[in-house]
Amino acid sequence: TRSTRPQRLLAAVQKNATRGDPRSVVKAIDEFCRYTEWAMNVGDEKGCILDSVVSEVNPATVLELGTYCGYSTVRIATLLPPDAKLITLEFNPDFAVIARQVIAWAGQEEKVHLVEGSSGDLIPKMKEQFGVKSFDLVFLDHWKDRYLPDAKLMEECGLLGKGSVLLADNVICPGSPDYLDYVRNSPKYRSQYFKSHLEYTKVEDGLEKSVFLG
Ligand SMILES: O=C(NCCNC(=O)c1cc(-c2ccc(F)cc2)cc(O)c1O)c1cc(O)ncn1
Ligand SMILES: [Mg+2]
Repeated sequence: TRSTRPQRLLAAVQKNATRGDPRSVVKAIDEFCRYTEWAMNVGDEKGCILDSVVSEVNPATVLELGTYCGYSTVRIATLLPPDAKLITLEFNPDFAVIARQVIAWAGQEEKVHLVEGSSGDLIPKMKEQFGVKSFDLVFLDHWKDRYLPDAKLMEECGLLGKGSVLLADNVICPGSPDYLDYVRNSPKYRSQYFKSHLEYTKVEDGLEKSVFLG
């Protein structure tokens, strides 16, 4: 039967990237998605904004919601110190299978803990199962209608501390209007929009960075 898009993306990584070289993995995925087949990675343009926020926060613990093929997982992990931890949640087992291999090809397995399941089920288990006190950075890139309920869930579970940063992809396209309204109007957050484009296209999109004020 026909291969899936994530399988074709992985094949491009294994063909064009150097094992253990995360930058070459990121480059191979971006070239594949720009010139061969579009895929919903955060991409190179928004990826640079992601990199700058990760470097600024310099997080010890990161939560990523929505792994997909592991592109942003690799970008984030590459910028973390060796003792930092990145937990990434993926609901779709077919995506998870590919992401594990992309993360391994990039040599980032040590810092990354990929957990399969729904964010709604897993977030309440973060403290007990992973010994997480709070997350310094959360990258939201999963189902757009889960951004708001999961942000509220993280608040309720005490997973956000003063200064914790939420960085959300796709706040314009496909869009997450209820989440945007919440973080921009809640006294609990200071929010900032980074205008960009939908990965590999000229369509407007952007990242919303929201600092939890406690
Ligand atoms: O998280 C799961 N999917 C990816 C979420 N991400 C997106 O949907 C997403 C979509 C787009 C996008 C934009 C324009 C367009 F025309 C089509 C798609 C871009 C992005 O940058 C995303 O991040 C998922 C899957 C599943 O089967 N079960 C549980 N969860
Ligand atoms: Mg996205």
